Amino acid sequence: MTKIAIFGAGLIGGSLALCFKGKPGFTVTGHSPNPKSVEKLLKRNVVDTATTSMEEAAEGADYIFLCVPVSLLEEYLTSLAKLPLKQGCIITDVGSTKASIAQCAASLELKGVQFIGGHPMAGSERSGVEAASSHLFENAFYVLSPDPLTPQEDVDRLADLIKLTKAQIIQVDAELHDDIVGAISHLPHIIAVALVNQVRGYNEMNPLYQNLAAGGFRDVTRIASGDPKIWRDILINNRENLLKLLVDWNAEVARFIDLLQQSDGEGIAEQFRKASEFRSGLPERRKGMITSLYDIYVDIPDHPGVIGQIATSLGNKKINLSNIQVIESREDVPGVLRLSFRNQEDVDRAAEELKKQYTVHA
Ligand SMILES: NC(=O)c1ccc[n+]([C@@H]2O[C@H](COP(=O)([O-])OP(=O)(O)OC[C@H]3O[C@@H](n4cnc5c(N)ncnc54)[C@H](O)[C@@H]3O)[C@@H](O)[C@H]2O)c1
Ligand SMILES: O=C(O)C(=O)C[C@]1(C(=O)O)C=C[C@@H](O)C=C1
Repeated sequence: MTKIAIFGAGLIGGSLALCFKGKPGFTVTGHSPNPKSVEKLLKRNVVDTATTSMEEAAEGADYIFLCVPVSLLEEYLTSLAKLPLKQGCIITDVGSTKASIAQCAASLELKGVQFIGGHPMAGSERSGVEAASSHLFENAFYVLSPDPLTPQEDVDRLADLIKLTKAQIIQVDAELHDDIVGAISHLPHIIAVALVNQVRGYNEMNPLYQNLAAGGFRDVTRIASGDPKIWRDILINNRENLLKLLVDWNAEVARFIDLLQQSDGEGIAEQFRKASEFRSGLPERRKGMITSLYDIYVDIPDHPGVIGQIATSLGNKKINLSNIQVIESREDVPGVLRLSFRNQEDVDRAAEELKKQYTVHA
């Protein structure tokens, strides 16, 4: 039996546990210092066994995943390094920053045990094991940041295990990782939170702001609902990169101030054109929660029962849906439904069927 120990089975740890649990030859153990959390993990069937004892969880483990908040990673790794771990055990983490934990690992004496930093580039604004899903990592990138001295066979061994999540594995140096995710993940979270708080201030004077906040505001601010403690830790840990990125952000804001002061319409349009061109080049199909590569989008009127009608008409034609998601839903205006299927044939059949009644974007 290959034993996988997960420390901190919340959104990410719980999702990993669900990817591994039940696979032949694997047993998954969850750890939490809190007996109630241990009980919850067992009750929700996320792990095979669970314990409040670090020693018990780590004993005989072939792989250990540290899935606790970033500020606790070094403490956990240091404590584990003092335990009699199984020879050949690989310890990895899922923290949103990689440089500090890599430095910590390099400073420890890990005899017969390897540490390989990791970071799945998938997640959600939700937290806790309640939000965990075995589909979370499908088609997402999963970064591994091994120390250059780590034997490649150990990296390959961990990568082989992680492939069970259906993520795409990529190796990135820890410092470079922090630089890049600062720009594409941490800075956007800061901007989303600052924007929501700016509007929250106006809304205190006039609640109409809240009522009129529509798709645009919701699209750019979903991530402002991220867990405050998780994000406190990430931002503090990556503060040096973020301080530089915020200087650049100020320059972007200043550019718009200037364009508006000059009433430079062509300059503003050029900013939108450049942004749109770059954004449309993003790998759209590699998304986290939605797993299928075969999606169609359907414009739907926002009235009760419409989703049921769509599901029924596909069911009547024996077309299997693998996922369904309301992307946008606003009162009185059409929303967008993302329907996911398992193969192109189902996509084509579903599009043909639904086009009879709805606007479909395949
Ligand atoms: N949220 C995301 O989108 C995302 C994506 C990729 C990586 N990460 C990283 O994954 C890690 C976990 O984040 P998450 O989103 O799963 O958060 P979460 O809150 O859902 O899970 C955190 C887990 O750590 C445990 N924990 C919290 N405080 C603890 C403490 N003081 N002692 C022991 N256990 C404690 C919680 O009980 C929970 O099981 C973080 O390092 C985060 O940076 C998050
Ligand atoms: O989709 C989200 O809600 C996320 O915040 C996921 C997200 C991101 O910023 O892309 C957040 C933190 C991670 O470390 C990796 C992914």
